[in-house]
Amino acid sequence: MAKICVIGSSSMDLVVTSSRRPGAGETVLGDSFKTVPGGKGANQAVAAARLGADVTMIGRVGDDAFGTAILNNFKANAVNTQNVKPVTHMESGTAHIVLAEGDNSIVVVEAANREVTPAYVDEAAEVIQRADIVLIQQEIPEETVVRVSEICAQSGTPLLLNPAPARKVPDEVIDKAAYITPNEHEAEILFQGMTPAEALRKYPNKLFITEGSNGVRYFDGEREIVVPTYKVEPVDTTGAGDTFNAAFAVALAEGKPLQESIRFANRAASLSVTKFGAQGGMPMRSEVEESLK
Ligand SMILES: Nc1ncnc2c1ncn2[C@@H]1O[C@H](COP(=O)(O)OP(=O)(O)OP(=O)(O)O)[C@@H](O)[C@H]1O
Ligand SMILES: [K+]
Repeated sequence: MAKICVIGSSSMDLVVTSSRRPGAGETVLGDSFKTVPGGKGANQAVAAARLGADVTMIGRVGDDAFGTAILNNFKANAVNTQNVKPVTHMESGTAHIVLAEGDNSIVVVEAANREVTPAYVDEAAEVIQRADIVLIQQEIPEETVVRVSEICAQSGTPLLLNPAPARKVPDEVIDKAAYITPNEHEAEILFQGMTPAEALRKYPNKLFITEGSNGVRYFDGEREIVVPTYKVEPVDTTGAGDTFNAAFAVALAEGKPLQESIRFANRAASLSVTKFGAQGGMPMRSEVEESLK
């Protein structure tokens, strides 16, 4: 079983639907409210576990009811939570989402996710060193991403950096990462002053730009390759990127060749867009294998 360590955010999404969004100082009546576990780190951990990996999450929750719910959701998805420690006197990360007028407005409160510090990951260094692959995103402090890249480099553990949400990544992290998976918008911010083609050439077999329904683009050392994704009827693309990254990590950790790993990840991600919600659409291993036949 592939051992995957995911380092990142966990949160509770508080989702309200309303026919209209309130302006400043205004109150409107909403139609519905629900809470759903989210956060890019948590989403990717859950996706990897559903795809059959042995997943350990390194993250933090608050000492509130959301923290308990987030931990229960990890357990329900067979994610190891030994390194998801509650922060005392702090709230869990939350995303406050209003779905109205055909678009969303979101306020994110990082809270406990800010406590995924370099010192905190140092305490779990052994988990990182023992993993077949480490998967990280950018909803935690930048200095933590730097520290994880150092631990991975020292122990020779491959690091997959999903540079989302978009922010500039220190050169040392780009150097130390084995795989980097921005979407097109994130790639622009990461490689300012370079065209996508130039960036891909600079990082052969390391930079993989995801292009939504188009698939994934990379440079193999000789030429640019697009691995097309699968045609589906999209219902909700939320979580496509998270599913792609988790599935790519699982396939690589299992030793699958590069193109086969991308195809597996495209297949998993394309299945995820046929269902509502981020985690709601993440497929089980058997579904992916069945649909690859
Ligand atoms: N409409 C689609 N049909 C099939 N596959 C898709 C579709 N949208 C996304 N995917 C798959 O998911 C991968 C990631 O999608 P995308 O490049 O949009 O990333 P993203 O912007 O991080 O996604 P999101 O933020 O919506 O989760 C794609 O490379 C592809 O494999
Ligand atoms: K979805």
